[in-house]
Amino acid sequence: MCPAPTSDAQSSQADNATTSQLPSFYSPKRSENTSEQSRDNGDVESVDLSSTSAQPTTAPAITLDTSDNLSTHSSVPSTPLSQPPPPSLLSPSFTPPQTPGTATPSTSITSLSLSEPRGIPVDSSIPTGGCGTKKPKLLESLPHVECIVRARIPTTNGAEMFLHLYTNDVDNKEHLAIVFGNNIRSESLDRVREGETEMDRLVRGAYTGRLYPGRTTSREPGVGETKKEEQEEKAEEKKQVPLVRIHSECYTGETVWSARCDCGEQLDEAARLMSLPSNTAGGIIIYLRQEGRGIGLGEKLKAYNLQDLGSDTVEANLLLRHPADARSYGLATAMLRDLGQKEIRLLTNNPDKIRAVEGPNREIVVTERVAMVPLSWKGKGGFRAPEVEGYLKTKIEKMGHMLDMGALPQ
Ligand SMILES: Nc1nc2c(ncn2[C@@H]2O[C@H](COP(=O)(O)OP(=O)(O)OP(=O)(O)O)[C@@H](O)[C@H]2O)c(=O)[nH]1
Repeated sequence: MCPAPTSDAQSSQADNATTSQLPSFYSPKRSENTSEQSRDNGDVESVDLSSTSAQPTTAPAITLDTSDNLSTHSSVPSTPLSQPPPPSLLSPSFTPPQTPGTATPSTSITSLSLSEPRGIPVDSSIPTGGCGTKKPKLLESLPHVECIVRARIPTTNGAEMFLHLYTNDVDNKEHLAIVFGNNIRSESLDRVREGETEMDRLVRGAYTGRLYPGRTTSREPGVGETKKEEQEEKAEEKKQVPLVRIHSECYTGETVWSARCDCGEQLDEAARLMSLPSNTAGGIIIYLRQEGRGIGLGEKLKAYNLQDLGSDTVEANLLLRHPADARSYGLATAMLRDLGQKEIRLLTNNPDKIRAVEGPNREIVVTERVAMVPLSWKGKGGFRAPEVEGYLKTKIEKMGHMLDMGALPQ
């Protein structure tokens, strides 16, 4: 049995007041698709979305949904907003409920640092673990990935991150890892390459510490001589489970301000949460070049036209003879392993993503799901448009996303 999906938007009510003063993570133009943008032929595995994912041989009959009253269409039971907080003052991350993933814990604001993301413990190894029950189709083993270069990126909101660029053996796209924090390192980047000089290592980003004019060695001077307390502190930080977002490329939502989806907002919000000073565990955004849920930009634009003609996002994909979701996550799993991760806290509403990113042999374990509630639902800015509301409604009703449409403000 699938657990009752979580009413994530409720938890947002409590933190409305806490985050409005915090800097928002705006970046004017973040994405540039340098790779193929048409069919995503490299994807060899995909998430099975049961009836909606089968590649149709004929175009399916569609029923147009002309309802505007989105709140009446939630497939997710909504829990009363007036529910009192539990007596515990601990973060819900550390107090798993009896049945993981079936409720969004509500916690006293005063017990949390401002805007600390709150997660719900999940366990994909049990049917009631809060990750749905669908089995993703996965490759038997993980693809091979290699980080070929990384660079420090100071961002427009003052936070800093390291952009890691990966190659792999299943497609020819440049998939990326956006890493927040200083303790997450790529094993393949750090590996010594035959015949390379110290300058080669500096230029491809395989250095410790920071670069500065005149630096000549890739190892930070003084490394190995750090104080015992500093080493212990670093080891402690490494043990913490980082916040992770697996993001799929969306040129329209991230670059040309589309209000058809919340992809740009989600990317900004993930970066903001990961760069909060309270997030000492660090964070990783795996940025996969699987535009349009894997169908490519050209096909996604056709899908938009079908949506303007009355189809929802799933129907439009099927009418174009694509699966509802043609994405795969094996590269994300392999990149996370390369970045030294075995356990993660995943920012998502998508139960299929949780199972898929864990890999064929649970190479990664998702210990917690952190909901991505649209900012406008939480009264924290964001934007509203009939298109994005239809998009979210379809995700909830047809793709099992764990969001409560009943919490959508009228
Ligand atoms: N085919 C298609 N793809 C879309 C449409 N709108 C957005 N997308 C793509 O959907 C993907 C965004 O999905 P994500 O935000 O990664 O994640 P998700 O699986 O929906 O779930 P969350 O993790 O909860 O956000 C990107 O690749 C977008 O380009 C659409 O109308 N049609």
